Amino acid sequence: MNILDKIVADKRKEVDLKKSLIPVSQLEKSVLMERNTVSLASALQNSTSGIIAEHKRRSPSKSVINQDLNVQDVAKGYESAGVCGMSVLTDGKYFGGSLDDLLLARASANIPLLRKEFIIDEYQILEARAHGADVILLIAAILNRTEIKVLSETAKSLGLDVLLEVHNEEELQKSIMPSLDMLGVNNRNLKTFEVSLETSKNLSEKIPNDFVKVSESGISTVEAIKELQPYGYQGFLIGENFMKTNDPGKHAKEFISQLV
Ligand SMILES: O=C(O)c1ccccc1NCC(=O)[C@H](O)[C@H](O)COP(=O)(O)O
Repeated sequence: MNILDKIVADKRKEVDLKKSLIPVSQLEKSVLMERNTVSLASALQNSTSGIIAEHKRRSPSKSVINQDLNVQDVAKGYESAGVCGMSVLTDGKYFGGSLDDLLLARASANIPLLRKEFIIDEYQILEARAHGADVILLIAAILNRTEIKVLSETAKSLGLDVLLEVHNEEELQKSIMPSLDMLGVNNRNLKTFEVSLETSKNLSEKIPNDFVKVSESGISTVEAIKELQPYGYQGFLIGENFMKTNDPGKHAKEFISQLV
């Protein structure tokens, strides 16, 4: 079983359990359901840096990245650095995140927030909205076309942007539809965990111009971003490179200062 299969199998059990404990009616009562969401896609289109900075404590590819920071400080740091948005990993078992992290990031910073999660059920989209997200991630490798359509349309009906992530051309071709805002190319091979910016470069011309292009994973230098920009990428999702430092916001600021 590959890592994504394992994560998804665990996620199905987790979502079933949560649905039995916290009904949809309770999520719908969150005051955050009334909040006006902010578009990450628009923020990226109007930016010269396009940084989406991630809160990531650990991962299957790196085990521990940083367990010493608190999400409020990270969110405030990213906001003052001028990032376009923040990605908050909410998976507990593999990434050490939680929905509380999303809630605390929401309370700490006024920037678009992406719920970074393995979404397989509409319930998780409502959870995202109720905990302050502006954007959800859908991963083409774990969903079929019908599921992508249903989940993305649910997100749009709740005022959320949708970032659809692909690893190859097959995933891209099965996924293209109008209910997506951004197409993310993940540079990490989930079988070997190797990262290669060539994945983003090779897929770029296959992505229709209607979508904001985002390059994800393994971006550790300003030069890498400058290399990807001519391929039409306007968004750059960076996790480990910022989170491995003791001040991710400061590091993000240094990056951005070299891109504006
Ligand atoms: O990061 C992993 O090891 C990983 C393993 C399996 C599924 C997803 C994984 N990462 C999620 C992400 O998409 C990254 O956290 C994000 O793109 C940032 O990547 P990086 O800048 O390389 O930390």
